[in-house]
Amino acid sequence: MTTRVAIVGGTGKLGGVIREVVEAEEGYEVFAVLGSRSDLAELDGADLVIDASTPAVSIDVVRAAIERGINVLVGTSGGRTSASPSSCARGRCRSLLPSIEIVEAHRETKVDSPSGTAVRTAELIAAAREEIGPVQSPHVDQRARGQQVASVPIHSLRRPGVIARQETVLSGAGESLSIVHDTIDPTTAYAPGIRIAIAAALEARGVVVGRRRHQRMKTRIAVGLMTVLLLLYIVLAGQRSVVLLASGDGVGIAMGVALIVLPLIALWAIGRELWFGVRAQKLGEILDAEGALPHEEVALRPSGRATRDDADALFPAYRADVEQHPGDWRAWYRLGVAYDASGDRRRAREAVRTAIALEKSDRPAA
Ligand SMILES: NC(=O)C1=CN([C@@H]2O[C@H](COP(=O)(O)OP(=O)(O)OC[C@H]3O[C@@H](n4cnc5c(N)ncnc54)[C@H](OP(=O)(O)O)[C@@H]3O)[C@@H](O)[C@H]2O)C=CC1
Ligand SMILES: O=C(O)C1=N[C@H](C(=O)O)C[C@H](O)C1
Repeated sequence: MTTRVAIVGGTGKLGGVIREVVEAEEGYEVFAVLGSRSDLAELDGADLVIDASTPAVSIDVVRAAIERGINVLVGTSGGRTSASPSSCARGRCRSLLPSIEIVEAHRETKVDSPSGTAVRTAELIAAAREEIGPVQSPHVDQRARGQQVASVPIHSLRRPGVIARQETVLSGAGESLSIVHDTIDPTTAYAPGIRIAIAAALEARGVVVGRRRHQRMKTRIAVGLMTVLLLLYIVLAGQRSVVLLASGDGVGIAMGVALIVLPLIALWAIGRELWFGVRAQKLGEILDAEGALPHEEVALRPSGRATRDDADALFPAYRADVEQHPGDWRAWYRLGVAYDASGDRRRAREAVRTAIALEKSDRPAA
């Protein structure tokens, strides 16, 4: 079946790149290209809407797609949930370099400031610093100190001839680290991300910023449902067990004990799973915020999982990393991600369990 894609803003610069990607992608076709003079009724009949328009229009596009029951992928920045990629790698240096500022530059015709990428970077920095608090930026009450997003000052330059540039400056006592991202050729730079986003957008449910979250949500709902059912079972079995224990009959007492012990074991197992899920998610978020998750470009199956060949090709590097650094939880976690990408759930869990144990032992005793 072919996925019919409607591109709002398809006459613009990013829209042009998206059109090229969709046209070249097997199983997809450009169904409609909308510009400033188009009517959103042209979305009727599309399977997927991609928005690459302007912040003022974007929310109407999202609304129109939702009304029609069509999934929508938003590339437009300047809204409250822009999904631009972050180009800032953070990490252990964060506590050594307490001051962080972002300087971004775009063409003079860009309508939204600060850029969506800068906003997202600031939000991710803030999330990564949850435990150590906001960045230290003096005198931010003065307008010339930029716009603060999640405590990070952002300075926006609008200059002819610039495509997109972002510099994240981390400073500490007597030193500074700058991470600069330059877009040189938009088609080459954006096409891989657009491909990944299109594949994920069809399956997404609810609002997803970035990738993967809808998968976590499904898992959480399933585990939550199982726990509720089990609790219900324990209450019912508990009542029955009390009756059996009170019967005074040997067989009855044995059955009463079994009736209550077995669900308690199951409850313990679910608790263990929940703990695993919470810790795995937390470590994943730390690595994500550090830009240290596996980042190789891989071909995706419709499920969003990497193809077998590409996933297998990832292994040697991550396995070697674990062999070189057997005590490094980050290396183990990345190996777990590589196993998961290839569909080997058992090994993925083992590797992530090792990562969780190592991370715990790394933590200073309270
Ligand atoms: N997430 C990312 O990595 C990236 C995001 N972007 C973002 O994508 C967005 C578009 O950027 P860019 O392509 O450079 O901008 P352009 O100015 O080149 O394109 C804007 C598009 O929006 C259309 N448009 C304007 N008003 C309306 C309207 N009322 N209804 C429907 N369509 C409308 C324009 O149509 P017309 O041609 O008729 O004027 C045009 O197709 C921006 O928010 C930008 O920040 C861009 C690059 C990368
Ligand atoms: O050209 C633009 O406009 C861009 N906007 C994005 C943003 O606001 O984050 C970033 C992209 O690289 C170019």
